[in-house]
Parts: sequence; C-alpha cells; structure tokens
Amino acid sequence: MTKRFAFQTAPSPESARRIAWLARACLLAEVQTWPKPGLVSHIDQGSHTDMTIAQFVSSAHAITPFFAQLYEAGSISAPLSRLREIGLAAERAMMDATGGINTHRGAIWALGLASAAAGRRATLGVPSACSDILRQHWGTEILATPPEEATHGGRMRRLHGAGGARIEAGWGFPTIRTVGVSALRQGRALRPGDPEAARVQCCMALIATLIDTNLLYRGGWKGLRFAQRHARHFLENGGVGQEAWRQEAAVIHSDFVKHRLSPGGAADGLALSLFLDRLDPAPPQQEAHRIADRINIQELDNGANSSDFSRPDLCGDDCGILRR
Ligand SMILES: CC(C)(COP(=O)(O)OP(=O)(O)OC[C@H]1O[C@@H](n2cnc3c(N)ncnc32)[C@H](O)[C@@H]1O)[C@@H](O)C(=O)NCCC(=O)NCCS
Ligand SMILES: Nc1ncnc2c1ncn2[C@@H]1O[C@H](COP(=O)(O)OP(=O)(O)OP(=O)(O)O)[C@@H](O)[C@H]1O
Repeated sequence: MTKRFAFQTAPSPESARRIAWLARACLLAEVQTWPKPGLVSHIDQGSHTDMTIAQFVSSAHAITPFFAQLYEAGSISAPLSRLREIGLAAERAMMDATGGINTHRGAIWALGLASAAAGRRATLGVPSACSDILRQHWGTEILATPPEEATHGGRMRRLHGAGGARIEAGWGFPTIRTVGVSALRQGRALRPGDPEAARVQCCMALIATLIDTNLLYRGGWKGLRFAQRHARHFLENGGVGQEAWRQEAAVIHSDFVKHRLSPGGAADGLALSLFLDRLDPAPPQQEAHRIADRINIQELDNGANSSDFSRPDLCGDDCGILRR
C-alpha cells in the first residue's frame, strides 16, 4: 500500500503560506552566502554593477506571496498557462521592488514550479518527490513551450542549443536533484555546523555541472568552460573540506569578477536545492545528514504566524535555513 502524507484533501491556506516562507528563506539564504563566484552577496556585488543585496532582499519579500498562489494553483492542478500568469505577476512585483532589475526571474520560475508541485502533492497525498510531480504533471507542457525570443536564455538556445532553465524544469530538475541537493548534504557532512560552507559546496557543484545560460551569455563557451574548470578544481581539491576553503573560494570569486562572469543559474539552483532539500525525502543512505524530511511546522512558525508577507519585523529566515 502507498504510504500517505497527513493531508489527502485540499491543503490549507496555512500550508500555502508556509511554502511561501520557505521559498523566501531559501532566496535569502542564497544571497547571504559568500564566496559565490561572481555573484551578489551581503559581502560584495560580484560581477554586477547594477545589483546589490538590498535589491535581492526587497525582491525576495515582494515575490513571497506568489509562491503561496502557485502552491494553491498547483493543489487544484491548474494548467501551465495559469502558473505562467502568476509567474509573470511575480516578475512584475520583482521589477517594481528593484527598480527594473532582474534579480529573481530564474528563481521565480524554479521555486514557483516547485511550489506548484508541492501543492499538487499535498492534494494527492502521495510521498513522491516534488520534482517528480512537476515532471509528471507539467513536464510535457513545459518542454512543448517555445523558448522566449527576446531573453538571454532564448538567444543562447538559438545560438548554442543550450536548454537552460526551461529544460531543467521540464525534466524535473535532474541536475539540481542529483548534483545540487547531494552537494548541499555532502557540504554539511564535510563542515558540520557551518551551513554557509554547505551552500558554497552546493553552488560550486552546480557551476561545475550546469550549462548555465548566464555564463554562456556573458562569456560564451570559453567563459562557461573557464567557470566549470575552476569550480571542478575546487571540488577535486576537497571542496569545503579543505582547511582554507573560504580563501580558495574567494580567489575563484575574484577570477570570475575579473572576467565579469556570473553563474545566475547556479545561484537559482542553490536556492532550489535548499527548497527541495526541505520538501523531498532524502535517499536512505543520506538520511543521517538530514535534519527534516518535510517542512517542520514548529520551526517554520518561528514566531511568525501572520498572513501579511510584507511584515518588516520578520527577519525572513522563518525556516531556519540560514542556521542549517
Ligand atoms: C523559462 C524562463 C526561465 C525564461 O526563459 P529564458 O529563456 O529567459 O531562460 P534562461 O535559460 O535564460 O534562464 C533564466 C534564468 O534561469 C537561470 N538559469 C540559467 N541557466 C540555467 C540552467 N541550466 N538551469 C537552471 N536555471 C538556469 C538563470 O538565473 C537565468 O537568469 C521563465 O522566466 C519564464 O518563462 N517565465 C515566464 C513565466 C512562467 O511561465 N512562469 C511559470 C510559473 S512560475
Ligand atoms: N546572488 C545572485 N547574484 C547574481 N545573480 C543572481 C543571484 N541569484 C540569482 N541570480 C540570477 O542571475 C541573473 C542575473 O544575471 P545577469 O545580470 O547576467 O542577467 P540579466 O539581468 O538578464 O543580464 P544583464 O544584467 O547582463 O543585462 C538573474 O536572473 C538572477 O536570477
């Protein structure tokens, strides 16, 4: 008999809010990670002259309610066209919050679809991974959607045949699941008690593996290979298990900045890895390194039970992501 989750009917608005808080916590944890090669953080702007951490924080807060909407839409099996409407509204909120800077477009897409899948799973009451639910319910529609013409990703698809964020989502995030989430858990095992180190390990593993359309756009194949080689070298030398891991990662960060390289796909992948790590069950052999298989209601509440997503008194880490 199939093992069932606690709720098998329509999930509650409270569950939708918790998913949204979790998504926001993952976005804030991503940006508050240093050194991430070429990327914006609380320490510096990386390879970006037009983005600061303040914009990422404002953007994360502005888009939070849309993850709840996507969860609710997923719970009633809304078609991709409906998810798209909500996703585009989230993009507009992001642009309003940042003064027209694209901070989280890829993240809205990835965490948004994962939120919808979590809603669908809650209604079905099955123990499947959200990424499997995404692939089974919306994968075909996602893969059939023509690539955007005007975006960097669309151009990279035409020029280089790179699949980018759309293909990764359509297949149920295979790279994020197999590389990102595993590296996060490996990082925790290498440096227990240092969650930032685990996030750096995850980011490096994704840079080493993804065909990141941001890297391709800014650096062409040469830039992408340069980035992958440096990240691979870091991991082969022991990753965050090295004594001087932070200094090593900082040198790579400076090299990326020198070449204006920015692995935005890996940044989004880090946020999504944190999200899926909390939502999807771990393979049995990794169980020992897991803190929670599913959302821990107590921890998520963390003193915040308001339905107002914009409350300034909430630090944003309602899920304890930064402490794990
Ligand atoms: C598909 C999206 C990502 C736009 O397509 P685009 O061609 O611009 O994708 P592109 O490959 O450039 O990626 C956009 C962002 O994804 C990230 N990314 C880049 N490469 C990768 C990769 N290999 N894997 C995962 N993410 C990646 C980067 O942050 C990048 O900036 C998406 O923004 C979109 O279609 N939005 C419309 C709203 C929608 O349909 N939403 C659905 C529900 S949320
Ligand atoms: N911490 C981060 N630092 C930088 N980029 C990030 C970070 N987190 C996510 N990203 C992603 O990287 C992308 C930004 O990259 P980039 O600035 O190259 O794209 P763009 O704004 O589309 O292009 P450009 O600024 O070159 O015109 C965003 O889509 C965002 O999703």
